[in-house]
Amino acid sequence: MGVEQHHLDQVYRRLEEKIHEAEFLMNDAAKRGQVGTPGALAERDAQVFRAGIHLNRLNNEFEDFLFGRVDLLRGKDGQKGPDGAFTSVEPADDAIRDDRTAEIAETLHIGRIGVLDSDYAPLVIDWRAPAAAPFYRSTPVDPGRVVRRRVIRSKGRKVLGVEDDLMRPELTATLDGDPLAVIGDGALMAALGQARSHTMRDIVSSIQAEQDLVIRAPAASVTEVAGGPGTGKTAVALHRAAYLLYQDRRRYAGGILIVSPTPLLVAYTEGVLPSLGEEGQVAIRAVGSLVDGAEATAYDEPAVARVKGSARMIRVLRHAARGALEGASGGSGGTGGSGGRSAGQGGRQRQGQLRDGAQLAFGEDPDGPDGPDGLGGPDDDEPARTVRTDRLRVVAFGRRLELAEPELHRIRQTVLSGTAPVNLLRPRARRLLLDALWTKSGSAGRHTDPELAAELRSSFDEDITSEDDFTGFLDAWWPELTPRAVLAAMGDERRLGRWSRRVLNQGESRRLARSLARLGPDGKGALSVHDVALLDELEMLLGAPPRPRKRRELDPLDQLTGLEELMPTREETQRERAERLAAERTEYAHVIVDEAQDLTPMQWRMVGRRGRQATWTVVGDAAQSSWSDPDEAAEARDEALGTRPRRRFTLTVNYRNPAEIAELAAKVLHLAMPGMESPRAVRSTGVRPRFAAVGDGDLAATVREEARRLLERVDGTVGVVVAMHRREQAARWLAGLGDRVVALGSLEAKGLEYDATVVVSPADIADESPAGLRVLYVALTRATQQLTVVSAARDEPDADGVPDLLRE
Ligand SMILES: Nc1ncnc2c1ncn2[C@@H]1O[C@H](COP(=O)(O)OP(=O)(O)OP(=O)(O)O)[C@@H](O)[C@H]1O
Repeated sequence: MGVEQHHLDQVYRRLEEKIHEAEFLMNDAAKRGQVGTPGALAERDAQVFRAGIHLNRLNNEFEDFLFGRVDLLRGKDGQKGPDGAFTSVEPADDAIRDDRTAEIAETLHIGRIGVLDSDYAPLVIDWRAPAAAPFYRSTPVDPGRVVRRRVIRSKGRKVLGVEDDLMRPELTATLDGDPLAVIGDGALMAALGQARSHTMRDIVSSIQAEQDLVIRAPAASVTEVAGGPGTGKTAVALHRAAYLLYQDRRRYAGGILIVSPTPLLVAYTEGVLPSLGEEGQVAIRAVGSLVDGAEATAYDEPAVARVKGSARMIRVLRHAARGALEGASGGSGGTGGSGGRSAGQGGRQRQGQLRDGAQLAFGEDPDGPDGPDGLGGPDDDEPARTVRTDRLRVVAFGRRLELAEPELHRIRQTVLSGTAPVNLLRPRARRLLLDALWTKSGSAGRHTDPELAAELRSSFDEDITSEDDFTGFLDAWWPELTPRAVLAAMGDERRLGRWSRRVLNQGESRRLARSLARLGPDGKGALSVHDVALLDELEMLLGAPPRPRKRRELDPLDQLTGLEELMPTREETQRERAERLAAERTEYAHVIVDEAQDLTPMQWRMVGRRGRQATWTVVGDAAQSSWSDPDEAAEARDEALGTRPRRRFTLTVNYRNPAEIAELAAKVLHLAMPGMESPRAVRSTGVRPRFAAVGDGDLAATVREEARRLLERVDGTVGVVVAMHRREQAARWLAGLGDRVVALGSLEAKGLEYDATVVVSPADIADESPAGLRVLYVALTRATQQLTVVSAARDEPDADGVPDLLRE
């Protein structure tokens, strides 16, 4: 341990030097009134420079800046890589003597960021560098040059302990003439046994070989990762983001998007990348927050979610996007909107009474014209006034002209027969209105000279378009539609019935309308997670007004002009940065989808739009899918990922659940996906799952008592997983038990883990949706130590309290 302490001291001394250097550089640049240029620092110096910058944070927030070491035999060749380490993976033929003794030729320390000493010799190798790969890849079966692999536990500047694994136990190796010591009994098990908190830890010191292959897979095209619960898919996805940035920072300056199923999982995983020394360029977003300005957390009931997620919605939305204008046509009043901007007029909000009595306000945007969703909106506060849209009356050249409803209808149909987004068709509609009025005016034949005729026509147009009656009519008759407004319009059962004819059945259409009616007539109500994908689709169908272009995010290492931003004076939080990046970007260079099995076809389309030019990493487990139609989702997924070549990996080891819990969960897997294999659990605790059965009346008291019991038995967190409809109830049951325990709806438990869990009424969870058994499988695989299953009457528990679903 003393050896490692000595090394760590050296590392910190070097980092301090680099901080001083960085400060000097900054001051110097400021003094000379100029700043650095791209490439002013050599790449490797820049790395050390960055290490200096991050030192304080890593030091304060994360326990182990330096976490690993490998002792290596001499390699086949004598070449050194850019990180200063020898490149050969295999030992030289004579590295091992006949009597099975060997000398350690090279020792490398691995850490979160690379640090070079003043001679450019590696003091710490970045965990993502090629030279660090043997630390992760080496196994006793295939050890390569590694003799001893050491995990170092340190806190700040202090080494707390070390754990060694011998990769070549048959060798007697010496280091500088002394025998190689072996300390501790395995770092992985120590890591897995630790209590869980409400945030995920990185696994950088114990990445396993099969995981390392995924993390370091070439970025090209699509990397698909399958694996059961607890195999480290989420962890691997996050480490892969950090790895890709390390590999090709310039390329990924285009941004990496990580799509997560729930805000809870976003919050749970948010700290991992900073702990790996990466803060920028990566946006972790919940699938309900992918459209700017939307922060959807509400869940639809399963029957509604099935409709909203289905690819059939594409057709319904197409009809709605065009049909929404019909609310504005005919009748004695129109549905006014904020349009007019494309016609060069200031937007003016108008409201009108629809013929069927429904009141609607299109074009309204809760955030104003430049609000976060950027979809346009009113830009003045003029009081609403009613405009008739069943006829157009204007005065031109001193004559009164009128277009009646049938003519207006015909013009609208002609314009809508084009394929362009509805909002972008407005200028064409305007032109056709003017043509029709021109014809009506009888002025067309007045001049035979084409030049004079054109002049006349142009002054006619000018005459009309400067009239309030005309612009007002156009705004009301062809308002600029916003996605929210159209979605809200779909809350009208009669209208939605028309738009969904021959696509949805009557029951589906009615349920959908009722759900969307909650958005209210102005569309400002709370969105559900599934609504967000519909908004995104509508944005495409309607055509958004062009957004102001924002400056592209600069990579600090490419552009040292922003040196002061690097200094740890005011650190932007991960969330702030993600939000800023998100506001500036709609497409990314790499997209990582976590829990990919849960994306609905509509969500795949939304995610696909954000990565049209991207490379992808897609991780998931079909057995945990809460989507009811896997074939339909697979089709949408293929469309999003395109024809890019795919590289597939499978993770096989369950690091989360002890064997006792994994065994129980496997019974449900067998029912949900017959023939599918469970991942192999690496450890066992000797504690079997506990069963408690109650009558429905006693459920609250029993769940509370079981949660309390588990809180006494574990140091970390306890999760109580219930069917979605019991979420709020369950939170009340647990009131006063403290913040180590949380209540979760089954769909919210996705990806999370707790020291112990209480799963309440398996049958209730399984019966909640067509994918219920798979959702139950997710619920049963959240605990790292202990599991209690509470059964109610509908679970038909046996004498031992074991519910029907979990018996042999
Ligand atoms: N190599 C490793 N070393 C230490 N811990 C690990 C390792 N791999 C995974 N783990 C731990 O195992 C747990 C499960 O990992 P993770 O959540 O990434 O799995 P998952 O495959 O995404 O699971 P699920 O599909 O259930 O969401 C986490 O606590 C993670 O830190």
